[in-house]
Amino acid sequence: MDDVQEAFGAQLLRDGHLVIDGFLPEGHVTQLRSEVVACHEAGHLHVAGLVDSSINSVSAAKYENTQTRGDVIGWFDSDEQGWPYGRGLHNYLVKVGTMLSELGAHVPELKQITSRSKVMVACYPGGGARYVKHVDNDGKHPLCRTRLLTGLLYLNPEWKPGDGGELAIYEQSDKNVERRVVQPRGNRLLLFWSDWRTPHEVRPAQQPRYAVTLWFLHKCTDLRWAEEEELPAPVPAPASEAPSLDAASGDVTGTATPGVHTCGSGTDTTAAWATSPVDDGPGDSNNDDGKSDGGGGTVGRGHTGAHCEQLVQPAGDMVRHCWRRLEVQGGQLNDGAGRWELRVEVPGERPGCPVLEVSDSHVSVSSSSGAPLAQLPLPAGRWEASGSTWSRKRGLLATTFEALPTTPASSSTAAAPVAGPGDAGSAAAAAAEKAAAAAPCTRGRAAPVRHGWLRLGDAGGRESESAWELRVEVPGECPVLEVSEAQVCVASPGGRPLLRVPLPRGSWGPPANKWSRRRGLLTF
Ligand SMILES: O=C(O)CCC(=O)C(=O)O
Ligand SMILES: [Fe+2]
Repeated sequence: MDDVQEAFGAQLLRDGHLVIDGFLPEGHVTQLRSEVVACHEAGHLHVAGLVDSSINSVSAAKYENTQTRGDVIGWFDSDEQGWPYGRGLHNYLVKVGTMLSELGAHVPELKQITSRSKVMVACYPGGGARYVKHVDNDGKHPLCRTRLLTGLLYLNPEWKPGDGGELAIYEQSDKNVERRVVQPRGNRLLLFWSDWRTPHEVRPAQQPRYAVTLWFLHKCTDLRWAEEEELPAPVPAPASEAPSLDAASGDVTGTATPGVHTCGSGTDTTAAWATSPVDDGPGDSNNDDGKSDGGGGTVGRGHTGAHCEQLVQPAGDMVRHCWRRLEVQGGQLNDGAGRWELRVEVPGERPGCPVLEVSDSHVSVSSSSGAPLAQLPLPAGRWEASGSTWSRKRGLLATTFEALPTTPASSSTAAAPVAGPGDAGSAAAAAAEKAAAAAPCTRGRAAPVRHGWLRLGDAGGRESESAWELRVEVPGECPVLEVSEAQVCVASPGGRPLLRVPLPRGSWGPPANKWSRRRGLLTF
């Protein structure tokens, strides 16, 4: 059995897609098809809409364009209320979920999956209904950008050539070159990466064509966006520069505020966290297991027809974090080595207090049910966690880190978080900070320049300590990057400084960059 999984995994790794015929036992697939047909006949599938970069609200996505996509769809939960047609759908979800978790042993990227979308049931009614070339996750739309893997089960036992409705996959490097054409035969499972790796289209269907579609989602645990809303606090590690996830809280001192439960404190805080009483709220655990019905939050409700509406998790499905430098002594910011606050925002309604584990180089964040949520690098130097507060209402854990005395060499590195090449001294750091304060972009609220670090897997499948991708989102024209030893400077094409991102300590290989007008991509 493991050999079979290994072969499937190898196929997905090699081709970026995987076709498995006869996925369900015969009786199960017949049952599921009759449930889907019953759902259609009951009038619960509707003309589909699109969410793309030109649409920025779910309601706007209700527009219908049957030239672009001609299917009728519905979004469903698999429980008896959400899907009253039988248990076939539930059984399929269990099977595909199990298969994916087993496949994760061979395809490390699949380990990023933390939940899935609702089920999209689709019928292309024939008469040439199609879906033009697209990717399911273009990296831009917040409703779709957590899609990692698309899973389709085709339910057309009578399908024959001439019926049309084939799914054509194109080369990622050239969307005009066909890579594979998949016939939508009954009981065929198709998996493919949802992002730019898999441009695809549904060719005109001449006969009714049924499929059940799922998107397996990741939480972007390593992708940290930093809104440049205020003067950034320089962070000497690949961590965001945003001052706050929740600017309204104003709570930067690390002391408890009304509604905030202390989650771990005392001198041996590492140990205190590891064993700290966890304030579990109802509904905490299910969102972490990758098999729960993802989505279903309030945001998308009532907007049937939007392609991605159900993907909005109750509190957004990103585990966001930011580092914030705390004020010390008379309101002065000290240099980068002082006190920092790490804020981690855990999605989900009334989530349980996350658990932190602090090592020399990382903070690992797990949900109260033990699911890993994020691994955040600590700035260079030695750090001790000195207090922590947990707001269950906001799903926000704020932890203060204090710099411990270091050797002169490492302390100078830690103290020069934004210095340019060779600028390790505090005067240079102060000058750099002054320059940052003067840069108009760092204050601009109108057009925030966002950036995030994404940790990449390495060839051996283990998460790499050294391969990071920096993503910079700049409104307007393609920005210019300048990489020095210590930082990446992002400027507008006219040379206006937009953002300075400190590089982690160490030496970084020459960046391989890919730019698009809307998305900057720089890989180290
Ligand atoms: O049904 C299919 O084969 C694919 C449909 C599709 O591409 C989509 O819904 O995004
Ligand atoms: Fe698609």
